Amino acid sequence: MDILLKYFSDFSPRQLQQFAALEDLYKDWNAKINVISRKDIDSLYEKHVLHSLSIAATVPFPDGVEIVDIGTGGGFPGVPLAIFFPNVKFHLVDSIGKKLKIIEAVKEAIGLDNVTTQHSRAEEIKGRKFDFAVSRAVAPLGDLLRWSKPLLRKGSFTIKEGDGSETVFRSGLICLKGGDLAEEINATGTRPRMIELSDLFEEEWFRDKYIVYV
Ligand SMILES: C[S@@+](CC[C@H](N)C(=O)[O-])C[C@H]1O[C@@H](n2cnc3c(N)ncnc32)[C@H](O)[C@@H]1O
Repeated sequence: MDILLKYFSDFSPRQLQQFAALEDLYKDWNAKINVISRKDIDSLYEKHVLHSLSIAATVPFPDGVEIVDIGTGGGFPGVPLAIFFPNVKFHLVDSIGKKLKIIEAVKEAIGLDNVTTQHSRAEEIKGRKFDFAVSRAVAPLGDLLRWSKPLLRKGSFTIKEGDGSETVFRSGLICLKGGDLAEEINATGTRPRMIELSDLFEEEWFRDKYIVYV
């Protein structure tokens, strides 16, 4: 939990409680339904929660936007982001229904009312549109782009920075990926915005990990 406070200082008491509750909830539920490797569960806050929040450190989602998390598994990055952005709606989708049970239990336990879940393959979701898609460790970028395209409405929003400059964020796919991505990205013919997580977080584990924003 300390590692979150090292990088984020503005949590409300409610957010602090919600983040703190994740450790016991995930440890208990992971023993019943394995969603996090045994090796990684002790680094929940670094490898799962902070990793998910790298998206929050990069894209300040405005209130009211809707986000789909493709292949959310036990709720990453969707659950930490939903705690971070209480006024943003998150729809967490996975093709394996039992994994979503953990999310429903976490949601109930910490009162995460901006989260919905759906048991479906991403490419089979019909009649829903979102402002952004997020995803971690699910599929090659080409597949994620294909699956997310029909789910995304077109749009953009502008954030005024402290120094008066403005940054425009276009609706799109934001995914967490690692390793050598050149071939995977070239195959899509896109030129994503790449954010190196080692520029955000000093821990060794974040080396060679990126946010890919298309
Ligand atoms: C390696 S896990 C990652 C889970 C989570 N995003 C995380 O980082 O902890 C990949 C997940 O993607 C899901 N998945 C794979 N293909 C999918 C698809 N086409 N639609 C929805 N979920 C999918 C799998 O069921 C699995 O839960």
